[in-house]
Amino acid sequence: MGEIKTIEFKDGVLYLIDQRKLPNSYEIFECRTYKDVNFAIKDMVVRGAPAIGAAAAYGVVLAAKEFINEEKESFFKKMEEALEILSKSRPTAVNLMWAINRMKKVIENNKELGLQDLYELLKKEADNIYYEDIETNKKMAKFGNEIIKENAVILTHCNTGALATVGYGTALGVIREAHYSGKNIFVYADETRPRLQGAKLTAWELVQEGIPAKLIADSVAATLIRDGKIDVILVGADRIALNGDTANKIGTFMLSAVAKMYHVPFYVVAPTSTIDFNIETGKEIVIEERSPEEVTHINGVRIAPEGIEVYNPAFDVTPHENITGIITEKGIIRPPFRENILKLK
Ligand SMILES: CSC[C@@H](O)[C@@H](O)C(=O)COP(=O)(O)O
Repeated sequence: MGEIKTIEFKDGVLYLIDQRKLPNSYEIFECRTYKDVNFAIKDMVVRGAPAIGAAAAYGVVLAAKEFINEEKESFFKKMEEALEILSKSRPTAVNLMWAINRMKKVIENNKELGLQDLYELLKKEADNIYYEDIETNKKMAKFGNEIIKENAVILTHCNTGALATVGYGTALGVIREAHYSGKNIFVYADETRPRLQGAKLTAWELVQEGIPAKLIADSVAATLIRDGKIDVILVGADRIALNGDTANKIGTFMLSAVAKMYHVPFYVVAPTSTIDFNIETGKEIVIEERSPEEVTHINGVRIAPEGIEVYNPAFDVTPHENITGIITEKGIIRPPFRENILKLK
């Protein structure tokens, strides 16, 4: 299999690898309207903070295409509605709002243009978001590779690879880079209950790339860390507060706590578009709660009894004290995080 094209916009259609179906089947999900994109993000056809942002940007392009024959006033009203709907498709990853805001700015700054010209500008901005993401990931991977030692054993959580981004990946991008640069690394990938992004998606990417790895149940990680079997932990992020508190896939906090206990370096790998400069601490981050079926069922098969109640937060917040450094495309941010994050603004 060649390059993984998580997202592709061609001839007015957005094509997404259907991540709900991997690894058992490789299917492409077609979005022809912005509401298709809204569905794809909500239902996690496409997921991972940077991938959601890029998909939403093309959702705005699709909306403009749908409304291009409207009177201008009606066009802008309908676009506003589309932007609002897309921005609410998932609540935690700030990359979504960041991408929508970039698209919004293009509309606001070009209201005097004809709608065809405005459409072209929106398409161009979505393409910019798309290509910048790949560049950003490659830069992060280079910075990240500096902290990976020869023979390093790396633990990672959820899926932060090409599937979670436009290409290459964040934490998994660093792992790719270390592997390509000839380091003899070994990866432990957590399965990442309840949706199993580690077992289904990260394991799939690791196998595609031929990176030496083992899949583990989430509950194995603490023992490996305690027994000195892990040299470094690399995770992604969905939203980073000014003080460095980081929202990421549920289970990340627990890993960080054990890592701190046993002095294992714990790095977050994320583009600066994942930093929310409007919030001081992780307390302000909205944590998405998803459907009970994600916990009571596996692959559509019920594993828990009828009648049991479920609590299913999709993310948790890792306190900044547990984080060794945040690897961005502008370099590695180290404590004091607030001071050093503000320098990036
Ligand atoms: C580049 S990936 C960073 C995060 O988005 C990733 O770790 C994660 O938590 C994804 O969650 P998901 O619910 O699968 O969208």
